[in-house]
Amino acid sequence: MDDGEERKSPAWWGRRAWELLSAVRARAPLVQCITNLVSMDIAANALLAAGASPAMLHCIREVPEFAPRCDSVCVNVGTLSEGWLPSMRAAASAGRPWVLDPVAAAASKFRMEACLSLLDLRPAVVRGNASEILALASRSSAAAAAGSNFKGVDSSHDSGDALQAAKALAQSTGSVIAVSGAVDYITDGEQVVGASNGVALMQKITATGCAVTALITAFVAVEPSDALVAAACALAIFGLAGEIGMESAKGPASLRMHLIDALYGLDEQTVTSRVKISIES
Ligand SMILES: Nc1ncnc2c1ncn2[C@@H]1O[C@H](COP(=O)(O)OP(=O)(O)OP(=O)(O)O)[C@@H](O)[C@H]1O
Ligand SMILES: Cc1ncsc1CCO
Ligand SMILES: [Mg+2]
Repeated sequence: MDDGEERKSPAWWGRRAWELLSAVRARAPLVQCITNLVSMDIAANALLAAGASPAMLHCIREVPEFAPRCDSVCVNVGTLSEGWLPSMRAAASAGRPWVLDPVAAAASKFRMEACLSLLDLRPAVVRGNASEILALASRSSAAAAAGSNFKGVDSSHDSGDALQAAKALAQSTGSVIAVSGAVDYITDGEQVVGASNGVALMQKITATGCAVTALITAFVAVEPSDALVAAACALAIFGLAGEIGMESAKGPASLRMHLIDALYGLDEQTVTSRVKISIES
């Protein structure tokens, strides 16, 4: 595909999003997730609805054997424990493309240090909300944030507030950084792409962020050589499923159900006409 000027057009992004979703459906990549206990169900269901094959296992006795056989690996520190950290490090070191979700990175010194040590293992993509990306970029935990409006796993910032931090973090780590929010920003430290699909009510369903990180992991499995494109397309596709789900939803619980149904039912016409991705800089 032409990677030059045409890449800037919204139509190019719509076609790319459809190609990658189609590739996930055709290839059903095996995605290992070491993810938090809250998110296991929605992340596995989002992966299945998109056509991927999830495996939510985390025992250190089996990760070194299993992770190398997966197409990609998702590591999410939401319900971090001392016992899980070696499994996360082993999965991230398995030689597969992998994605990090630094949930509540600033919650404690232990969690921040865990996230920074995982960052050293070069994730293809880091997807967090604005507060998480700001905390990671400044390497500061709750102690430094004391007195700030720290909200644990939820964001106290808009995605745009973290854009410069995301660029700096991408430059210092070599990973693609994705900041979710009303507009999702995705950057490799130079280029910035904005994906503006989605509805605000998605924030009222726990672990939608974790689910979209798992979806990014599936997209990275089928497009490992362009993590920026994979992440932008996954975020837009997930947001689009939220928009379609919202047409039938009465609140967060039914949105969760309709979002998963919409993800499962997405067709070419809907994806190519409704995905909203643009180059910001
Ligand atoms: N104001 C908004 N308008 C539209 N979509 C949004 C908005 N805020 C978040 N989203 C979408 O909701 C999803 C979850 O993003 P969010 O930033 O809430 O993640 P998160 O805080 O990490 O969530 P969690 O920790 O519960 O998994 C993403 O797909 C994002 O694009
Ligand atoms: C609520 C919650 N607490 C730890 S992880 C998680 C899921 C959203 O990130
Ligand atoms: Mg999160």
